[in-house]
Amino acid sequence: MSLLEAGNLTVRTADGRELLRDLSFRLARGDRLGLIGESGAGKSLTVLAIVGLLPAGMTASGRVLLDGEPILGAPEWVLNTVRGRRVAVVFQDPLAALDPLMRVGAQVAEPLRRHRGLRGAAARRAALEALTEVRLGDPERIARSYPHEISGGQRQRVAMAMALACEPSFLIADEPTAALDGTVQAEMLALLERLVAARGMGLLFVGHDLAVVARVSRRILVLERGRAVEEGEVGDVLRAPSHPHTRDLVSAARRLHGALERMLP
Ligand SMILES: Nc1ncnc2c1ncn2[C@@H]1O[C@H](COP(=O)(O)OP(=O)(O)OP(=O)(O)O)[C@@H](O)[C@H]1O
Repeated sequence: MSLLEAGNLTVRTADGRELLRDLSFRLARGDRLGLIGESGAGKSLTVLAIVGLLPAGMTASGRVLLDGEPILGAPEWVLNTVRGRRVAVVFQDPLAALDPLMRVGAQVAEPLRRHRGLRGAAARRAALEALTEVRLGDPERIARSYPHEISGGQRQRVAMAMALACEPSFLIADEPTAALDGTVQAEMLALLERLVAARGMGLLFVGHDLAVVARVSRRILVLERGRAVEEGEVGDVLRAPSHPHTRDLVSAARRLHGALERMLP
C-alpha cells in the first residue's frame, strides 16, 4: 500500500475555474518525490489540498489516501489528528509557522502536548531533543528565544523540529530553502536528507529550482498550469526530458550551471 496516493485531484475556485486538474501520483514509505513547476503551476495548492488547508472558497475533488485511509474531505477533527502527527509540512517562510509572541521551546512543545500528551518537564525535554536533532547549536538558548531573536536559517530548523517532533511518517517540504542563502540552504538540504533517510519517512519536496529538487528527490513530477506533464526517476527526467516544459526547465538549469562552470577558474 502507498503511504500517500492522490487520484484525479482537482482544485476549483468558487466560480468553477480549475487551478489543479486530475493530478494523480503515489508515494511509498521512505520514497522521495519532487514536485516541480514554475510560479503559479499549482504546487502549493497541491500541498494545501492534501492537508485540507485550501483557501476559503476553493474546493478539492478526487482522492487523497494516507496509508489507504481517505483524507480528502475528511471532517476537521480527523484532519486535526492527521496534521502534525502523521503528516507534517514545512513551508517556505518559517515566520508564518511560528508565533512571534511565544518562546521557541514552548512552540516546539506544542505538537508534543497536543498529539502525545506530554506535559511539563517531559514536554520541555522532548522539545530540547527535537531542537538538538535538527542540529541547532545551544538548544537551551534557542528554546528560550523568541523567533525574531534567531536567524532565518535557525528559524527554518525550528520549523523542521516542530514538524518532526511527533515523528510523522510523511513530510511535505514546500520550498523550505527558497528564502535561505546559499550555504545555509545547502546545510538545510543535507539535514533534510539525513532526517528523511534516518526515519524512513516519505517526502514530498516542492520547489521551482530543478537543481534543488533533483538533489533531494528520487522521482520527479512536473506540473504546468495545474496539470502533471511528466513523471519519472530524476536521472531519466534530467537525461531525457520528454515534455517541452520539462525540457525548458532542464535547459534553464543547465545554462545556469554552465555559466557558473565558465566563471570558475
Ligand atoms: N487564494 C487564491 N485565490 C485565487 N487563486 C489562487 C489562490 N491561490 C492560488 N491561486 C492561483 O492558483 C494557481 C496555482 O497557485 P499555486 O500557489 O499553487 O502555485 P505555485 O506553483 O505554488 O507557485 P509559486 O511557486 O509561485 O508558489 C495560480 O494561478 C494562482 O494564481
